Amino acid sequence: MIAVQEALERILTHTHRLSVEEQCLGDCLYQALAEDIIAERDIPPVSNSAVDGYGLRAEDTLIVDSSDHIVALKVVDMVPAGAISQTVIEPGQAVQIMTGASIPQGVNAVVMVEDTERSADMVFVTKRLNQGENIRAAGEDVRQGEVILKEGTLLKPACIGMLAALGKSAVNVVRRANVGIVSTGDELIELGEPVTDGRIYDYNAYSLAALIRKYYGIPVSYGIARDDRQDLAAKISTALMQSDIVMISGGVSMGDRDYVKEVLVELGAHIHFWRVACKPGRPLVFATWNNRLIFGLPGNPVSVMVAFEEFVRPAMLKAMGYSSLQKIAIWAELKEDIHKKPGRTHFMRGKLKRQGERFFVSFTGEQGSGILSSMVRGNCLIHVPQHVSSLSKGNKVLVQILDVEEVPQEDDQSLQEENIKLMPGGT
Ligand SMILES: Nc1nc2c(c(=O)[nH]1)N[C@H]1C(S)=C(S)[C@@H](COP(=O)(O)OP(=O)(O)OC[C@H]3O[C@@H](n4cnc5c(N)ncnc54)[C@H](O)[C@@H]3O)O[C@H]1N2
Ligand code: MOO
Repeated sequence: MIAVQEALERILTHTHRLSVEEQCLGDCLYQALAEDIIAERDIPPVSNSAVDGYGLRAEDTLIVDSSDHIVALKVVDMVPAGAISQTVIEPGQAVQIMTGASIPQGVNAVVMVEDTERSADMVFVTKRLNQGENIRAAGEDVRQGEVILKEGTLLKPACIGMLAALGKSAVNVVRRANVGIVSTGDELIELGEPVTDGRIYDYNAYSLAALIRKYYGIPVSYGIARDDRQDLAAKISTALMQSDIVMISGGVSMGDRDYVKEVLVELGAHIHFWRVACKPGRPLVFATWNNRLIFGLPGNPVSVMVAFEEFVRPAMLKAMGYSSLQKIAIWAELKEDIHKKPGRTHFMRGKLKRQGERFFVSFTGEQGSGILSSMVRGNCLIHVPQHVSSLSKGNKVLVQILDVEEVPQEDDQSLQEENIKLMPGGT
């Protein structure tokens, strides 16, 4: 049996980056960029107004001060966004201008419409302006020639917006991993089939497919292999021909019908390890075949999910060109004691909460590997190190956040005050 860290290192040693594809902008969210993106133009391309108002010469407003002085300027043009005005303003003149419209020659500041009064072709300015006020300079966001996105960057929404701003409709990215799922077991039935005695639905295939999608891979289910060597070999071979990563759920433990390891060897796969010192997830097989990664995941519904998060997810992300492979982990205070046998790292299902400036974590109840509701109720995995046998309430533990959106923020005085301010009638 090997330690969690060693298992992960062996997996990542055998994980190589997938090939590059050209992907259109609408479909490359969270893919890793496979080229440097150099800006071919300035953004914004021309100096433009940040507000709706009047473009003028700041020096014309010098006489506006706290005593009731206002300045009257003659409006000589109107510039909507998208138009380039040919007007050159002279002292005592202004142009009406919209947000985003290009700045005409002679204008060096824009007064907001709220600080003016209009009468026929005259505008009365009630505010003194500084040079450059409310003007967005050409290239203030991006300069032509600048490397704006580096190879390896993950294309988060802001990057997609930036590529569109630069006029890129498609980019070179590392392709997403095709991940095949093979379920095993005579007790399994497909959704929709009648439940006869002792049968259960193949629900691992669904939680695994959802996890693959969550981390931007492409899941393909190859159905249920019966506890039969030929059926298992046929389904795994098909999955191997069509996938970058193959996950087999179940059939990896000590039972007479746990054939996964034998079948993998018969198919010519190289087995790198079987059994990791963790709970859940101990009977985990990792193998490779022609650069394909194969994970034989323990069949219990919690074990498959935890083993995916800890071992498959980092490999899948590395293959897809990600450089940051670890899940976000934070230190939290235990709300109850923990007792365990030393020897295995435990990943316990927990509920993380923020209270003011502190994070607290409690268990989600019964921790058996078959109790999927412990994952449903939880939002994190509590990492209890291999050699630790007990921890007390109040001790700090490392917690991997599974679902950030599900971490409640309670009793937070500052947020509550903020909410009160935002309520109509609030102070
Ligand atoms: N003698 C030993 N027995 C077991 C050991 C051990 O070390 N020695 N390890 C236990 C642990 S820990 C786990 S985890 C399981 C893993 O066993 P397998 O990977 O062989 O999985 P199965 O026996 O096929 O199934 C286990 C359990 O999970 C249910 N299952 C399987 N596939 C699905 C699916 N697609 N959807 C829903 N549920 C599924 C299955 O019905 C079983 O209840 O072995 C222990 N035994
Ligand atoms: O190690 Mo098993 O994966 O606990 O249920």
